[in-house]
Amino acid sequence: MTVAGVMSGTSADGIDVALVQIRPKGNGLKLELIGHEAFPFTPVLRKVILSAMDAKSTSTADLARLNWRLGQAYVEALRATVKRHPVNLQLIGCHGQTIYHQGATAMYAGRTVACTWQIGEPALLAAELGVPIVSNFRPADMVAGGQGAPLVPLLDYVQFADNKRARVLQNIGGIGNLTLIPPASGINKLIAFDTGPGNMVIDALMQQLFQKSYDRSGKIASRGHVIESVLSATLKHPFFRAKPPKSAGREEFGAAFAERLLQLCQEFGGSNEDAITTATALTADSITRAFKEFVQPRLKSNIPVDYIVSGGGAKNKTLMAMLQQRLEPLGCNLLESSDAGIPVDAKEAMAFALLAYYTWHRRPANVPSATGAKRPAILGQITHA
Ligand SMILES: Nc1ncnc2c1ncn2[C@@H]1O[C@H](COP(=O)(O)OP(=O)(O)OP(=O)(O)O)[C@@H](O)[C@H]1O
Ligand SMILES: CC(=O)N[C@H]1[C@@H]2OC[C@@H](O2)[C@@H](O)[C@@H]1O[C@H](C)C(=O)O
Repeated sequence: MTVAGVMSGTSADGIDVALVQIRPKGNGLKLELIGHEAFPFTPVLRKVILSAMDAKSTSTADLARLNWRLGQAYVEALRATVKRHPVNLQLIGCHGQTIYHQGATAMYAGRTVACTWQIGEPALLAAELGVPIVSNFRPADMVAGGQGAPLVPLLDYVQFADNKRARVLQNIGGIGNLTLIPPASGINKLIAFDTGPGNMVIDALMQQLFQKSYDRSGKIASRGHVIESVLSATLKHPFFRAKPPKSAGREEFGAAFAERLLQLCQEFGGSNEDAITTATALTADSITRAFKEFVQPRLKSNIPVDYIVSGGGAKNKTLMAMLQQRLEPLGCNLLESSDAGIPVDAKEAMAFALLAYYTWHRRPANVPSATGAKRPAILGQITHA
């Protein structure tokens, strides 16, 4: 079956599309990536997405309009992808744009609720592309008692499980998240959770201090110094010590968090470059801490660990060097997912093609040990063309 996966993540940088051929093979599946393309959001669309993610500054009318506008953007991205890689598309899995995510329950209007919301009108995609759409993947996992995230672990397991080596799949998008697959283990032994900010804080500070949407190759970060006292103060955020399963978003590491980090840097007399270097070190340190506290204790000593990085953060050379410096002494072999056959930009989009395939075949696709769900769940809703 030829399936397209469409992802637009918490960085709000744009849309990734992956075209994947999925075939049954033995007891499992074989995935072949036919092509993948990235489509940056226009500055005006990025601006309204970011403001919609900031619950305090948005209106219901804006959200309704954005739902439609994103649907149009996904249609254009899919059309352009299929034009470049002509295929007979049979199914689309579209993650949508997360506007709000609260993975843990809290009191609201006299009851406890957890909630998540991804938008991008699927009816538009189905009508324009003439193919069934699977969307709204996260709620079914939450209803089953999970956090609704992360969902990529299914792909991680299908593609990267190994008999001899432990594999850690670290994605660095807006948020960082990891999946641990111990050697020769079933999918129920896998753990996965968000590690904290990925590029989100770096991006926010780059916009404010350098009027750029991100730190290309980590150039600015390579020019500054880490302000250790600010780093240790920001690492005190309760998210980092919370035990998995856990998920995060702009609610934890958005504009207010970046503002606080900048203020601390300025109080210390740091330069603008130092603020970017310190935010980059925060991502590297929070990933390392997550590995030490929640991953390493689950592994037998002397087991070789491949630490495989994907997402836009893999292109930040300063961040990758910081990770190498911290993770190698802990016995990790740092790689990029491209070294293992999956381009760093394509992994999450491929995952949503696979998740859609599962839903189409009425198969549960959440990984309860990753999301904290009490049971497997068939994810998402299908909109027919
Ligand atoms: N060449 C590059 N150099 C440095 N950083 C880069 C580069 N290209 C992309 N990035 C960073 O990667 C980010 C986008 O990453 P990605 O597309 O993986 O995130 P996402 O899918 O939006 O997020 P999430 O996985 O959290 O949902 C950009 O916002 C930028 O910070
Ligand atoms: C609610 C939400 O959109 N979460 C995203 C986000 O971006 C990264 C991290 O936080 C991860 O938990 C998740 O996305 C990936 C695709 C996942 O579900 O695995």
